Amino acid sequence: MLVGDAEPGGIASLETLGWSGFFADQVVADDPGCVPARIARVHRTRLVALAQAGEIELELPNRTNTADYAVGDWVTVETTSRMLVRRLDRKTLLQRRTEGRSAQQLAAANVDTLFIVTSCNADFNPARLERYLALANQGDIVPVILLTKADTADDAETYRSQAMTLQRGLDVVVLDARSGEVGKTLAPWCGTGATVALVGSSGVGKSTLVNSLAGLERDARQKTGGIRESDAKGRHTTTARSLHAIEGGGWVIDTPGLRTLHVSDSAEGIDALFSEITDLAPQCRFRDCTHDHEPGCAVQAAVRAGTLDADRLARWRKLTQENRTNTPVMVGARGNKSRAR
Ligand SMILES: Nc1nc2c(ncn2[C@@H]2O[C@H](COP(=O)(O)OP(=O)(O)OP(=O)(O)O)[C@@H](O)[C@H]2O)c(=O)[nH]1
Ligand SMILES: [Zn+2]
Repeated sequence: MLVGDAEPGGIASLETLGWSGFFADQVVADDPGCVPARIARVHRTRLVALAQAGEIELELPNRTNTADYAVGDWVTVETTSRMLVRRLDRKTLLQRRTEGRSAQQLAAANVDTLFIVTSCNADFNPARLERYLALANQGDIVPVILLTKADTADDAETYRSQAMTLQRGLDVVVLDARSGEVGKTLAPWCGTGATVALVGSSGVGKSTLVNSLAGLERDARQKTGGIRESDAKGRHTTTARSLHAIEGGGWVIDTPGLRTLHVSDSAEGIDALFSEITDLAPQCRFRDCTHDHEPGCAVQAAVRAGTLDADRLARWRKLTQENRTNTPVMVGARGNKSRAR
């Protein structure tokens, strides 16, 4: 079967897969005989993509480093050979820094909305949510906070109002991740072609949400969600699917890398997140005011006046410092300048 041929079980249109003018503009003068495909799984030595015709395993040119590709990437593929030709520029990119290494690990590409998942219980932690918000802002991705386990909490609304103070205009959704209503509740962010990703601590309900969105029962997911593969040494491993179709439209990306994101290179994202502090800074006497001990500090004045929460200022300081120590030198703002091939 040629990659370009439609087949039953294929995808209705490229738009359904998330294709848009942003990507189409990049292939206007592209070589004939190529079709676009979207990366669905990244392995150490293999890439699996979804083309309009269905799932394909890509042939890779010599010296391809699969770590340069992220789930959600758009690539062009030569139809007859299934050879990967090139990657298209990314609309958005989420990357993670691996502990003790300076290189970034790509977690997901071309995500429109980041669902930041926490539950209405002790997991709720403003500082951690702010880290995820900074990452989303930095990557030009719309953040939405999902508060799960509303069914087990008497004070779900208290959590909602707390979450809403974390960033201006932030959408916060309170829900039971196991409910049949999840698809309907999250439909505004999951239209045809939309791509969402989930982040959050262990046990907050990410897998449950993916199952609910993809319309899979737990048993069905265990049957279809894990794929047995042999690695280079012939060992059998079960690899989780990473790009799931959402019932009713859209795609949800769920990769192990996304589950352990750290903040780095998020200075602009942090500014957007703490806009009430950023907005006051020009009124400080010193241009490089750290809002700590300086005289004439408008931010400290707001804390004294009770219009700015002192804890929030402390979290801003911690996150800003952490970002400064973590930020590596070479990262593209929109993800197109990352490591050269
Ligand atoms: N009552 C209730 N239970 C939930 C809800 N969301 C998740 N759970 C339960 O919480 C447990 C953990 O949910 P998971 O979906 O596995 O959590 P996860 O975020 O995927 O966890 P990791 O795989 O460790 O990252 C499961 O037993 C779920 O059934 C919810 O909204 N309400
Ligand atoms: Zn100041």
